[in-house]
Amino acid sequence: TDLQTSIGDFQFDNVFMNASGVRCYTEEDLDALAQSDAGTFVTKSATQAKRLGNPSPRYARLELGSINSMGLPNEGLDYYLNYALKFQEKHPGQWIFLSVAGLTMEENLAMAHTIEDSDFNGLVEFNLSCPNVPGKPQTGYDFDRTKEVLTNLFTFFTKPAGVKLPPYFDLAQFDQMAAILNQFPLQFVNSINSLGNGLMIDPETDTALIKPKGGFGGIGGAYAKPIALANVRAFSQRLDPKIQLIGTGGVTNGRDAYDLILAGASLVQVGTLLQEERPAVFTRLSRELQAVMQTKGYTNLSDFKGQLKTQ
Ligand SMILES: C=Cc1c(C(=O)O)[nH]c(=O)[nH]c1=O
Repeated sequence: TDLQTSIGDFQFDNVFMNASGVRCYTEEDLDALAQSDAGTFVTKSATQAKRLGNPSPRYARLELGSINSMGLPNEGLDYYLNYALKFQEKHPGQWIFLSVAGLTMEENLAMAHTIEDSDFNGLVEFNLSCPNVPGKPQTGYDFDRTKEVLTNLFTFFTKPAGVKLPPYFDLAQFDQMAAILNQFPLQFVNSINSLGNGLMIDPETDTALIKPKGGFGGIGGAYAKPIALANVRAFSQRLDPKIQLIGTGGVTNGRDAYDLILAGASLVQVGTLLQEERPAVFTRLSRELQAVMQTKGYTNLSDFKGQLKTQ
């Protein structure tokens, strides 16, 4: 069975990749992803300047996932762009993703210009859903702002691009967001980012588990699976077929990945599980997904992608 997939003209020999923000901060992190069985990888969402992020403890493992309020720590766009340019020289034909998360419209557009003017030949993920920068609402929950950012972006940006969205919980929101996204030449939509502003408590001390924002942080892992499936499915049903889906959220085994693909995902990103199991997890997930496919008699992803049945 074959796990190869594609986004537009970009071919990948494996459907799995990391979720931005997980084991993708440094060159060593990124090299480890490149050497794993993942089909590609994405860099930590970048701002123009390096950021230290929020005070620790800012990540905690939970019984069924994780909570994080990292606060967008990253080495700055130039660090990741330089890594990408070196990588594509050494690995022609392998396509990677740069993630960008400007704190203002101007910063997003400035970073987009930098990338547009570069020789980067991969795909760009504009993160509209960082839930952990104190005082900054998630762009993805402001439909007018989303439309404004994308309108300004696509007046000049010609490289392959997509957006990372927060989870939505209302069918009218899926309708509204899809109607906006369908107006732009997007290669992909990545659903979902962490479930924003959750809270978990240390039973010993009755204290919030993480320090930033009084303990509020994005929730990932198994908690996120039903929301991720619904968001991928809803956008798959509403978006122009030219806009492909990347499915993120709740992948703990091959069956979870299979379900995201059934819902319409062309690539599957792994966050919390990768944080806890390291890049070798992609070998296990690939094997497990192939086993599920074999039991169904499928030999490649197109045999079942988007084929979710309803009653
Ligand atoms: C880019 C910031 C993000 C962060 C973060 O750096 O706090 N955490 C997430 O779960 N999702 C994000 O998009």
